[in-house]
Amino acid sequence: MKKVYCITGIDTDIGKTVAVGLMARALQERGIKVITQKAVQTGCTDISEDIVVHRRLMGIDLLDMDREDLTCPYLFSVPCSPHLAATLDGRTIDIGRIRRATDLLLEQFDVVLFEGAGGLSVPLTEDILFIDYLQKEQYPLILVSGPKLGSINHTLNSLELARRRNLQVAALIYNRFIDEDERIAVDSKEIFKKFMIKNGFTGPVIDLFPLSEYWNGSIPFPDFQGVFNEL
Ligand SMILES: Nc1ncnc2c1ncn2[C@@H]1O[C@H](COP(=O)(O)OP(=O)(O)OP(=O)(O)O)[C@@H](O)[C@H]1O
Ligand SMILES: C[C@H](N)[C@H](N)CCCCCC(=O)O
Ligand SMILES: [Mg+2]
Repeated sequence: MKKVYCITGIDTDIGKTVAVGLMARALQERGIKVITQKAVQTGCTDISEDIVVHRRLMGIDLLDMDREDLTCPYLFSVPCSPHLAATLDGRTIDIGRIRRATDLLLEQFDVVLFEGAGGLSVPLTEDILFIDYLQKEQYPLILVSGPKLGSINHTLNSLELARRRNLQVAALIYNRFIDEDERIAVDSKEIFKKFMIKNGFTGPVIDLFPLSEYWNGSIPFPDFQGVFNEL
């Protein structure tokens, strides 16, 4: 079965790229033909820096399709929202081009892990928000959040938006990389779990730890059990 999952986050720099790389690694280990895609990369002119991190975490070299524009159809030089980055580079974003790139990837792979830029309400153009694109495509979401102060508000708003747009939330990734008072970290995670259930999202809440702990062998790489049940 061919499937696209969108890995989104409550904000920029929350750990989407790290989560995508680790998920692709886990699916690869299960023998699933998986590829990652970045919808739009801003603040970069050569190869998408998020794709480079995905490949490193997957333990593979850059692919030809990474050097072409398939795994990241839009690259813009200024590190800002896609709509503004496109304007500043004198270009426009055609969402059809993003969709066609995903379709081409699906011809070769069974699963595409599709990473957004920033959060759900980031504009792709003056008129189209990223959530509008996701609603049209009906991709299940995997939301990356964490214990950082301010995340309760951002996370509940993101989950609420997903529900209003009739999008499935397959999992919430709780990125423990961001250090926070343990009482806050425990409480926020409970709030997220309860709010997911209240909104009919039955997927798991999965902890992510600092990458160094996986690399040095103190904990095993995550297998994301329960996230990709449909595969
Ligand atoms: N679990 C983690 N272990 C180690 N480093 C992490 C972890 N999570 C995030 N980071 C670091 O935090 C920074 C931001 O993470 P990341 O690039 O994954 O964010 P993002 O949500 O993909 O941002 P963007 O919106 O730009 O795509 C990076 O330097 C990344 O290496
Ligand atoms: C450059 C940055 N790291 C992201 N790729 C783009 C984040 C856009 C966020 C826009 C916003 O929500 O204000
Ligand atoms: Mg990223």
